[in-house]
Amino acid sequence: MLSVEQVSRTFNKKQVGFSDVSFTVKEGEIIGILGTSGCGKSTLLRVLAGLDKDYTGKFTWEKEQVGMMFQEPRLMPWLTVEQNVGFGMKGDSNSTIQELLKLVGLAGFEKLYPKDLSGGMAQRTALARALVTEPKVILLDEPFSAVDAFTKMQLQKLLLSIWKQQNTTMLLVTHDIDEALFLCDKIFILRGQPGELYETIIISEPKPRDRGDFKLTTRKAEILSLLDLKQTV
Ligand SMILES: Nc1ncnc2c1ncn2[C@@H]1O[C@H](COP(=O)(O)OP(=O)(O)OP(=O)(O)O)[C@@H](O)[C@H]1O
Repeated sequence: MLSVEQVSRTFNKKQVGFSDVSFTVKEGEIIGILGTSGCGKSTLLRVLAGLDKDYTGKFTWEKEQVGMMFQEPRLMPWLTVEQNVGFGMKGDSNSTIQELLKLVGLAGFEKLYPKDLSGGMAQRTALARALVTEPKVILLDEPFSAVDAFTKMQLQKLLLSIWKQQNTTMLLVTHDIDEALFLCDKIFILRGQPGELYETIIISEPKPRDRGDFKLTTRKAEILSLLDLKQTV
């Protein structure tokens, strides 16, 4: 599905960005990209999305249809929810849009404008928009970091239900270790500046997972150590 070989992107020859990253992603996998602030996670996602062409190395997508979702919803304020989701679509896409809005729990809210949406509803709209072209892959850059903890958990479950229905491959940049443990099959740990792929964690527990599962707690401790964040008292 995706093969990344020794890809680097640094800025102005300074020691920022990410360097020499290689990995592969299989169809239907949910991949987490975790790392401390500034290690190049968003830059990596932008390169893989084709939004930043100034990289070295090579990557190949087997299927090119890629959707993207960002930390903030980036909706157009003068368009309704359904118009935002369908923006740029050609032909009669109304039934697809209505189906998607149902899928993300926004049926009945089609005619609202962004100013009338809660943060969670706005992110649901953004998710529907990312899915409207029926992408095989979605790239998510900290998609739930701006919503409250309960909405975040609902949206994570929503992402899983979409994955279950459509077998969408997902690459998720996150700061949230619990989110990565709940959703991901593999977690790439980036470290350093420029960031390098330091470790790959495989989570083989079947999804959906129990957030309180002690096996996940053990993995969390492992990840905290890898990120150098484990407190010693
Ligand atoms: N256009 C740019 N020009 C110069 N430096 C940049 C540019 N974009 C990003 N950087 C630098 O590259 C590094 C990686 O940035 P990036 O946003 O990818 O990190 P990140 O891991 O996603 O961070 P965060 O978790 O804080 O969002 C940072 O030090 C950042 O300042």
